[in-house]
Amino acid sequence: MVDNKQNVVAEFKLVLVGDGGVGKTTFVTRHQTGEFEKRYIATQGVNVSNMVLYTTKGPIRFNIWDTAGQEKLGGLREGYYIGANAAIMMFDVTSRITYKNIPKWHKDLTRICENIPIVLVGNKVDSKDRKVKARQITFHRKRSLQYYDVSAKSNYQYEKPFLWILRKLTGDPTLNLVEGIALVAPDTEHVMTEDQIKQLEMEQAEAMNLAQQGVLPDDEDDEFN
Ligand SMILES: Nc1nc2c(ncn2[C@@H]2O[C@H](COP(=O)(O)OP(=O)(O)OP(=O)(O)O)[C@@H](O)[C@H]2O)c(=O)[nH]1
Repeated sequence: MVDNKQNVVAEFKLVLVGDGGVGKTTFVTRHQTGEFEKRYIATQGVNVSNMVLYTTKGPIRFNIWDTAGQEKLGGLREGYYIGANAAIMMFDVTSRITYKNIPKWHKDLTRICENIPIVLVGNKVDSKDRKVKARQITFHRKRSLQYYDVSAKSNYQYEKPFLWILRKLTGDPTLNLVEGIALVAPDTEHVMTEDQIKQLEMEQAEAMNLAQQGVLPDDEDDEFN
C-alpha cells in the first residue's frame, strides 16, 4: 500500500466528466494505489480519491474528482472544475446519446478550464453491443484532445489516459511509469479475448487512417457530426 504522506514531486487535480452511467465511478475505483483518502465532499456532491503514480520523474499524485450522480441533475457546479489541471471526459460506447452529449461536457469544462489536457475515453469496449464505432469518434480531432477506447471492467488501456495526461502536464513526452498501476482484477464476465483486442486495434487504426486521409464518417455516422 502506498504511504499517503510520502513526498510526491507534483500533485494534480483531475476531474472526470460525462453522463450518468457511463462508468466513471467504476473506472476510478479500479485502482488500488493511494486509496486511503477517499473523501466525500457532500456540499459538492463529489468523491475525491487519490492515486499516486510512480514515474520516471518521481511519484506524482492525482486527486481524482468524480461526481456523486449530480451530473444527472444537469450541469456540474463551477467548484467542481475550478483548479482542475486535467480532465477525462467519458462516454459509453454502447450508448449513442452519451457520445452525443460530449460537446456539451466539453463546453462546460472549457468554460472554466481554458487550457488543460483533456482525454476523451469511450468506456465499455468489452461489450459485444458497441454502438459508437471507432470511425464515428471524431470529436477529439481538431481539438487537440486524445482519445482512447477503454474498459473499466476489464482494465483495458487503463493506464493510457493517465500516461498521456502526465506527459502533457510535465511537458516530458518520454515520461513513463516505473511501476504499473495496481488494479482490481478484471471482472470475469468482462475479460476481453485477444481476438477482441486485435479487432479493436484494427478498427482504431482504420479510423486513424481515414482521419488522416480526411475521409469524413459516412452517412450512417452523420447523426454524430
Ligand atoms: N460492460 C461494462 N460495463 C461497465 C463498465 N464500466 C462500468 N460498467 C457498468 O456501467 C454501469 C454504470 O457504472 P458507474 O460506474 O456507476 O457509472 P457512473 O458514470 O459513475 O454513473 P453515476 O454513478 O450514475 O454517475 C454499472 O452497471 C457498471 O457495472 C465496463 O467497462 N464495461
